[in-house]
Amino acid sequence: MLRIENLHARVDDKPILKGIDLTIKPGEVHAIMGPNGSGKSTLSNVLAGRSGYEVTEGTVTYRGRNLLELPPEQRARDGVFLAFQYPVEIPGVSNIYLLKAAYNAMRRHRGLNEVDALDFLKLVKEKTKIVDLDEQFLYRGVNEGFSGGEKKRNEILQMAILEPTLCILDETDSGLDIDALKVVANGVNSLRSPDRAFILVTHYQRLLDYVKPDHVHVLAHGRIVRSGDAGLAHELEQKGYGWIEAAAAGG
Ligand SMILES: Nc1ncnc2c1ncn2[C@@H]1O[C@H](COP(=O)(O)OP(=O)(O)OP(=O)(O)O)[C@@H](O)[C@H]1O
Repeated sequence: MLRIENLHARVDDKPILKGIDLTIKPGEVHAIMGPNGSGKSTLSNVLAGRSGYEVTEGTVTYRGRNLLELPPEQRARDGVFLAFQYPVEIPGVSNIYLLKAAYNAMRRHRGLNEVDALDFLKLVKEKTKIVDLDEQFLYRGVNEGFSGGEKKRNEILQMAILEPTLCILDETDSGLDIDALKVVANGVNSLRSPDRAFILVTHYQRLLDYVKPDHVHVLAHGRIVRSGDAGLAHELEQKGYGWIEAAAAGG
């Protein structure tokens, strides 16, 4: 589904990603961990096509196409979804308006009819239950005045409605209380399917107690320096990152 080869990217002339290789198959969940500043968000943003990043080398192939040549909105319509580390507020645009516009844009792209307001309301009410968000959040400005946890739930609501193919969650678990963490994890688990893949950027093993990853990767200094199974996350929890960084530098 996704093949990243020798990906290099920089921000403001500063090299951040320095040769990422990663292959993700449909149905898989890959966790990406790593020290602060190692490039995890940069990788997520480059895949989603966020502006401000310059890819200087390497390729990204998504479902057989060169992902990097597509504008961000095209990537989104093709099923790439990024749940932001810091979800943005859009005052004056109601949550339900944005959700409906995005949902119908995705349907048009797939050659389907747009849904009307009533049918969409039915769908969205169904999905709010998955994330345990009160319906009043649908009528507020997007993320406007939402608490940190509510914003993260709202990201999962967007994901549940858009049903993307490649879901990238950038620290969606940070700042969540234990109940919200379970809600977010349930949202991810309810969307797991053989034709959908996840990249979970996280600092915490605890998310991975609820969402079992197929692969865990450690990103350090812009490279994946270690990959393993779920056991690697437990090892990191106990030992930190120093030993892997030292081994990578030595090798
Ligand atoms: N717009 C920018 N301008 C300058 N430097 C940037 C910019 N965006 C990212 N960087 C730098 O790129 C490096 C990688 O940042 P990134 O956010 O990808 O790391 P991260 O692994 O997600 O970190 P964290 O775990 O702290 O969220 C950092 O040193 C950061 O300061």
